[in-house]
Amino acid sequence: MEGVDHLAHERNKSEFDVDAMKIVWAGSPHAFVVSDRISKLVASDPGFRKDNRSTLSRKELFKNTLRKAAYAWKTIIDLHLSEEEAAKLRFYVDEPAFTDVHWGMFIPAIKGQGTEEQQQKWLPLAYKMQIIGCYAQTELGHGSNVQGLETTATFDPQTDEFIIHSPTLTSSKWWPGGLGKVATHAIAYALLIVGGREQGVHGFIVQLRSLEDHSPLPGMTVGDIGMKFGNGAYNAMDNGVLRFDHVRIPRNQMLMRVSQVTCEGKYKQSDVPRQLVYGAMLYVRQTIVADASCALSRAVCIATRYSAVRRQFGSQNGGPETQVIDYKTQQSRLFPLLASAYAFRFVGEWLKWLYADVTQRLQANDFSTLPEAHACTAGLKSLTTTATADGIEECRKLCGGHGYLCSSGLPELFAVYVPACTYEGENTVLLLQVARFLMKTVSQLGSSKKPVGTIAYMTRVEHLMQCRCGVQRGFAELSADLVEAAVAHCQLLVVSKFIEKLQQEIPGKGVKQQLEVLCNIYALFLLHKHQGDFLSTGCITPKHAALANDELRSLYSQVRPNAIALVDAFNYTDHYLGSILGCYDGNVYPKLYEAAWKDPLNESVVPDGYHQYIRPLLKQEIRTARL
Ligand SMILES: CC/C=C\C/C=C\C/C=C\C/C=C\CCC(=O)SCCNC(=O)CCNC(=O)[C@H](O)C(C)(C)COP(=O)(O)OP(=O)(O)OC[C@H]1O[C@@H](n2cnc3c(N)ncnc32)[C@H](O)[C@@H]1OP(=O)(O)O
Ligand SMILES: Cc1cc2nc3c(=O)[nH]c(=O)nc-3n(C[C@H](O)[C@H](O)[C@H](O)COP(=O)(O)OP(=O)(O)OC[C@H]3O[C@@H](n4cnc5c(N)ncnc54)[C@H](O)[C@@H]3O)c2cc1C
Repeated sequence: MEGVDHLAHERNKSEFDVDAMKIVWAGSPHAFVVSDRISKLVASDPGFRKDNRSTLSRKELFKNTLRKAAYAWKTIIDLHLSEEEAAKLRFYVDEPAFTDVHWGMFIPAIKGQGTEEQQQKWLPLAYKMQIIGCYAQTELGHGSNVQGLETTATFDPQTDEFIIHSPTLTSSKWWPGGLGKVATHAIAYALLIVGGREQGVHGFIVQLRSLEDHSPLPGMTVGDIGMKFGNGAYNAMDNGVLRFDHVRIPRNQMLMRVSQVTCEGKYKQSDVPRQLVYGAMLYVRQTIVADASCALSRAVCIATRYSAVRRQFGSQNGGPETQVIDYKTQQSRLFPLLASAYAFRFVGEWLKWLYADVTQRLQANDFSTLPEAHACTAGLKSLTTTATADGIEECRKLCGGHGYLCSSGLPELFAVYVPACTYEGENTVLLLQVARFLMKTVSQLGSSKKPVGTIAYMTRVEHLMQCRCGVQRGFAELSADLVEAAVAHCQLLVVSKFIEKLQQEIPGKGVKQQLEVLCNIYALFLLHKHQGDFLSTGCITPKHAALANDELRSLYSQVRPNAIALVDAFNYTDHYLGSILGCYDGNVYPKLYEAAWKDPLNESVVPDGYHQYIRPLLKQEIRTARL
């Protein structure tokens, strides 16, 4: 029945203060208040409705996304929302759109690679959305290999301009979100050519469309690249294709914080690492780690609540069947994902601090922690997105057949999420960057430069020093193994940041105890999953492995009575979850049944096509081919 909490008996089992855990998950009391208020504002506004998305054509979906983006912007202006509240509103609207790239990449790129003057000119326009930006780096022929990009930016000293050109088909910009139909401007990455010399890839602000009638400017061929994976909401994003035909832009539209071109045509590399050109990717990768904890927690919330509702087998003397959450197999698949959601939340908090710290240091021209920041953002982005994509699929499977319904929310969550393993750096390519960082650290062992920070533990691998010779040859040959070492390094990072979180003051009855259980599940699950490596390297004995397995089962039993409360702590509205299986009151079956009849296919009892195709079949009116 409506209004009845079918999960009340589960919530009554909780052994900790859920409201206190909500604040831990949100990050602070202030963050909780903002998040709670904005999520409820979005959920209560029919203008942000999203339950009909799966029935829309791509053009209807896209137009509806434009409407929502404009409505969200009007809401932000009308309610005088702060930047923090506006970001939360875009998050809870939960629709991939050009605004993600405008706010998530275009603006950070100008802030990180633009001069003070360039920031003063372009950021006010972007913040007021008087221009809409995209991040046009990837091309048809190159995405991972940024230095392989083919778009050219040739300086013309006669006119003090750059000529932006797409010399080959493979140099066509391809994938940039927002580019296909909406963006008026791009940060376009191109190979800089000055005085006939190539100077590597740099960023340029290029206007794409008229601010009067939105028509593409002369020399621009631009459009959408077409439908993407599944029927999911990511088709609301106009990932685009763009070709430049000798487009001229003023010299002051090259982002010149890292390097400059003078009006005389002199190329000047300032004394900052050229990698600052990659700065926007560092920023986005750290936001993606926080997004992973959100996406995984959504899937785990749905699967946990449904696992408590679903009963299958196990009836004794006509009594109720067993809740599937009570099966050890269900717990061994679900609870490590619950622990991972919390683990990624805390490592994401730390990574946000690391990024802010390195940004502050860069402003003082202190580049000492940039390599570590790159390795951490690259590695954790790779680790958390792979685990989250796999985790969302596992949550679908944990929900049996109903997990495959769009009304479960899981197919769309998966379809929207999985490109995170590819965009902002393909996950294996990024792990190779971590491996390169680790091997560089090994090569420096024994020197005066001692490993510090997240690699301090490597002082204990001095014996690896002898493998210093032939590093380059070894690297390529052993890259598959080195990628595994990179994953292990990142897993150590996640566990150590979870442990550090537990060393903080954490208020609320039983809250720290629950987090300790989840931290132990996360760590022991990894030890169990990779026990082959731990055994083969002599790190543990078979007895240790058996003890870890026994302890895991015990820990699952400790989580079981708190599972529903632990996912309630995410404080997601039913609107944001978008899932009948994960609805707060657990009243699943009536909602599933009611939702079925809303499908357009059920608008008529006799389906379109019956009279044309089925009736002739049934009535043998179709001449059957001689068998
Ligand atoms: C719908 C979304 C919702 C929410 C998300 C919210 C916001 C985000 C919005 C949208 C997200 C959606 C789409 C994503 C958009 C994109 O995908 S943008 C394009 C992303 N593309 C990439 O990530 C390309 C990946 N490739 C690279 O980064 C580089 O090519 C490379 C690092 C792989 C290689 O670099 P190279 O310069 O060629 O060579 P290298 O020799 O390997 O490196 C030289 C040295 O530089 C160091 N380094 C490399 N990168 C960085 C960096 N970013 N920062 C600092 N340092 C870096 C490297 O470690 C080497 O150092 P050494 O000391 O070893 O020499
Ligand atoms: C949904 C979505 C949104 C996107 N949005 C944007 C955007 O807004 N702006 C933008 O500029 N780009 C965007 N991209 C593009 C994205 O950044 C690239 O697709 C991504 O960087 C991967 O590059 P690639 O496609 O060249 O992959 P590739 O590098 O071609 O990957 C193919 C395979 O080659 C392997 N590989 C590549 N190099 C090596 C190596 N050195 N060693 C070992 N293996 C290797 C990879 O591991 C992978 O298995 C988007 C992509 C998607 C899917």
